[in-house]
Amino acid sequence: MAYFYEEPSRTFSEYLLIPGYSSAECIPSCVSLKTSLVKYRKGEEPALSINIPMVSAIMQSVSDDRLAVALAQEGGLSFIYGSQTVENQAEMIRKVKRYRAGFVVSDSNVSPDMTLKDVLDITEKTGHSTVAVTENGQSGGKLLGIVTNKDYRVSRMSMDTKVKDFMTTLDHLVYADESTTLKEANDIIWEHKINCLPLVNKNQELVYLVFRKDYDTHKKNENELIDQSKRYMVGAGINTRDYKERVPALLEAGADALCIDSSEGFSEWQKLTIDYIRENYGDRVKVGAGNVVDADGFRFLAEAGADFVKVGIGGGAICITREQKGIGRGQATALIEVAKARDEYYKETGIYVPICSDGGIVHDYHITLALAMGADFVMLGRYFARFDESPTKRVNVGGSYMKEYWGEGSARARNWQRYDMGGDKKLSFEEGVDSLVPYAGSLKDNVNLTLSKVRGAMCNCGALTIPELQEKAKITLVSATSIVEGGAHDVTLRNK
Ligand SMILES: NC(=O)c1ccc[n+]([C@@H]2O[C@H](COP(=O)([O-])OP(=O)(O)OC[C@H]3O[C@@H](n4cnc5c(N)ncnc54)[C@H](O)[C@@H]3O)[C@@H](O)[C@H]2O)c1
Repeated sequence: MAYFYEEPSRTFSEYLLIPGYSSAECIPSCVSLKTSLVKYRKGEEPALSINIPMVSAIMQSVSDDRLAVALAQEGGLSFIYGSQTVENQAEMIRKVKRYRAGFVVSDSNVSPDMTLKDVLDITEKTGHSTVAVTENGQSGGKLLGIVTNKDYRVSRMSMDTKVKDFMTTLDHLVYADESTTLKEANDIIWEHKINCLPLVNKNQELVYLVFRKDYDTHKKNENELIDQSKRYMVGAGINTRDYKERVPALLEAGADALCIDSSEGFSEWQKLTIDYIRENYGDRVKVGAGNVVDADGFRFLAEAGADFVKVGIGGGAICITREQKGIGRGQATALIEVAKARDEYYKETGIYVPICSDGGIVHDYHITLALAMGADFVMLGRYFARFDESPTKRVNVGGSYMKEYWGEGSARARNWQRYDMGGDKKLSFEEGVDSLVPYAGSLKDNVNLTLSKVRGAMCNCGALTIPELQEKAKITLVSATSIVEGGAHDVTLRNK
């Protein structure tokens, strides 16, 4: 007979934290959010930690090299999506590793024969007002000029006007050699009263742009996540099929950690993948596995040698696995059970295996709850998809800016052809949707705001570290009416 759970599975919104005693030292600026990324033995330090408990989801619409850099600057880690060719994924890893703070690879480029309409379309899409004009319209092409909003007047000019007729040409531009340091670039910017300095190589091809406003930001990122060579750290998603080609290429490119990306991790495929990594690289290559939603799944992956275990099936905003296959579990319940299994495993073996709560985070406080319930860090998709740095298009819908966001189980993501579901492709079904999320600005501003709430709540619980929160947190279930009580109620909201 089938096994029946006695309690329903629950979501984060059904829980709240009860404050504990906070001493006078317990203030947000004293909170450390540093957390272990990979397993370690009792009494030892983990080989890899992250400075904030946030990683970005292994998704085409979330984690590319640009988002990875922005998140590493704040202390978190991105897992670059694996639903692309091995070469492309490895190149994204290389880009993060090569990244020099303050040196921007232009994402808004046109050729001289393109039009004002093209310029406006590009600035709308990227949100950047400086457009490089290169011979081939690509970022590494021969630099011919720059277009900014000072070069055109939309009300007076025809949309067909060619870029070459209104751009600021190279002979009127200040530019410098690619070897210029950030400090030197900044001095040139001030000396010439310009906003942007293009850096070119000896063939006059555009390599970087340096912006005046970026200098202060890049001088100091106290929390940034860097490796021993001071390069930003970056993770990569892998799958259980082509790992023999993908893993060596990603490691060669410089990936700091890997994570097997699957909706369902309690499977022999994951063990075979971890076995391959251990046989070929021993313990020095770190690999997370998942996703699981119960103690059995956790133990299987921990025993298979996973460095961390990812928890969550069907809780993602774009995920419809529960509707399509009837597989999944409320995220809070899944996490609570896996955290308990992790603690038991630690007691038994002396090995602490970090767990990552993946999916189901809707409000910032859900992050605090996930940590209090035993997660060491959380993986977020929708959250990061809303920011400037995510890879997707920003679109205007009815006067509001939105960003595209689609699931890895959607037809849109699967189109790159990793999927071989066996037999006729038409028979496969989708486990994710294609959607839009409200555009929310920069990653830095949002992450800082979110984490200030996490730190504040931790202080309310009398905790200055994540392990302390896990030990001290008092968590209560809430009734449906107390959820209503928790929002604004019995008032007429203004500015709505
Ligand atoms: N977390 C979630 O709730 C959730 C839900 C749906 C989809 N997703 C995402 O969608 C993407 C796809 O997930 P998925 O579970 O469909 O991918 P998957 O590749 O893990 O599994 C797809 C199918 O292929 C089979 N398979 C795996 N390795 C194989 C091998 N070597 N040979 C033969 N068959 C093999 C699996 O058993 C499964 O039936 C991932 O990015 C995943 O994270 C996540």
